[in-house]
Amino acid sequence: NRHVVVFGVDMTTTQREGGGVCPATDADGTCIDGLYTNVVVDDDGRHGSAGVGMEEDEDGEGEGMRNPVVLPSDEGDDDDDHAEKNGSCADEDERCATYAKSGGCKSNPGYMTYHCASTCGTCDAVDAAAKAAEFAVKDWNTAPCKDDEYECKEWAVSGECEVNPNHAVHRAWSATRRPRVFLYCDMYHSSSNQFGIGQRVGSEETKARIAQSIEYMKTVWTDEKFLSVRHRCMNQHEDCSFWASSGECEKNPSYMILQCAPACSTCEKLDISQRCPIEPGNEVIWKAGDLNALMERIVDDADGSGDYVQYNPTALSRPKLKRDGTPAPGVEKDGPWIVVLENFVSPEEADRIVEIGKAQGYKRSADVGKEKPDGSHADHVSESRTSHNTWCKEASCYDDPLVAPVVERVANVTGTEVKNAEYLQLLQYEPGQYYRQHHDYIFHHRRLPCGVRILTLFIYLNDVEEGGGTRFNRLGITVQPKKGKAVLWPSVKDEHPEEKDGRTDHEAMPVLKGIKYGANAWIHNRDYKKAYESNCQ
Ligand SMILES: O=C(O)CCC(=O)C(=O)O
Ligand SMILES: [Fe+2]
Repeated sequence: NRHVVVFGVDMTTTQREGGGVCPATDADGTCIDGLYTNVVVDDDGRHGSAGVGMEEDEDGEGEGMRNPVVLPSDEGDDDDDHAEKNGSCADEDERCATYAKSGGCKSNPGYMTYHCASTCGTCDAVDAAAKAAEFAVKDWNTAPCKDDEYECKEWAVSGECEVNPNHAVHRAWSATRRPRVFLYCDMYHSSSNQFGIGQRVGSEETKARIAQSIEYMKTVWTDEKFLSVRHRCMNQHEDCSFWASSGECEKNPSYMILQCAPACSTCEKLDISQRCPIEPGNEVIWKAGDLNALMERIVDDADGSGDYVQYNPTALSRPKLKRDGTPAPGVEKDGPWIVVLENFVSPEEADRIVEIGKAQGYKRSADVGKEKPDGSHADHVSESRTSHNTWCKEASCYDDPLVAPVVERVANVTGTEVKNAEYLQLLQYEPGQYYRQHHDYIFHHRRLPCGVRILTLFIYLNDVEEGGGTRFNRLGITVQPKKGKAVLWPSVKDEHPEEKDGRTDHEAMPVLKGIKYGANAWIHNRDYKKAYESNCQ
């Protein structure tokens, strides 16, 4: 009963006419020999199957690692010079007899036990190691080393595996010369099971790419720097190696480097902070003090001389003291900036944005969900947010003659740049719809090239018959929607613009009557647009 491991799927094989084994058949029974890389599993059971370990538990981390493989030791075998020859396995080194005569089975068990198993009488130990190897390989597929947990280093693999299928067992040595992880050499070399879905082999180029991935994955599994990504570095498609060999890693990197990371040798990119580094030149737009400076410019210089007079700015909440140390007139309670700007958009601009939103189609809004294996975050539909939205991220929206000036204005009024802003998020609330108390600051942005959200400028695009106010829960302030009006508030602290200011929690109160249309402009501390283009937001 022979089995073939085809990319982790253990298939009973059919015997072909002429005696050859067909590794797999397609739907109509035609042998597809040669199409896949595979490992023949012999009757003696020495070649275990290596399951594909793609399942992830809810936190995307996989299950905890099982205990490191415990390897057999030859302790107690103090009579190795007279060890009986054991016919059930062969020596691998022709000098075994010589070594054994000078006490090698005992003095150098790490080598002798496995290379001179017959001479030293340790075939059972080799078999046990072989079994351990099966588990090692299985665990290697399915059981990630969690950072700082267990003895990940002991999972080192050997780099000395020769391309010789008769060498059943090879081993890695730790610094202490104790064998640690055993692998079947032939399994290791002829299968790519270890790195996700088995690969279709159509050409020599594809085969070469698989061989290259295997070499690369040895490094991934031994080099510290891959610790956080190695367990999720897997080919997610059977054609990854074929595509990689045809240049797709370069032509189509946004798919390939994540979904075919072993084939593209891009495991490190599964760590979003490595894939999405904050490059030199991508500076923060705000230093300490810039928030207060901006808001004072908007509110206090609008007495007829400033640029902002047309918006009739009002601070519903602000710090008690001005930057020059004088008390802000009439301000009793110290608070974060909440500033209302009248007529921020014209009625024509408001109508046009709503019209584009309707044409695009509003869909149920989602929050930021769980981290995905590639380090980005999934969308999450929840009861805390029942509104519908769409994004102004196509040129047909943001380049519209009535929309482009609004996007520009957001940057000008806030002293930021268009590249720092997310594409406008267009919102629609029907009666009963709301967005419960939340904060717009998103923690994981801190280590991403877009930086954190520093400001929200929320634009009301119509008059709402009843309800639908924006309520700042901790401040007891509610802003009523009014067509063209905007409300501007920070998500961060003046003195630490990377840190969240929890005081600006807010919610969109349920609409009671009519429909509410609005738009969010979220402004980031670094270049958001570039991050967006590179899938790094
Ligand atoms: O609709 C509103 O008034 C506020 C919406 C909001 O806070 C958000 O979308 O983050
Ligand atoms: Fe919000």
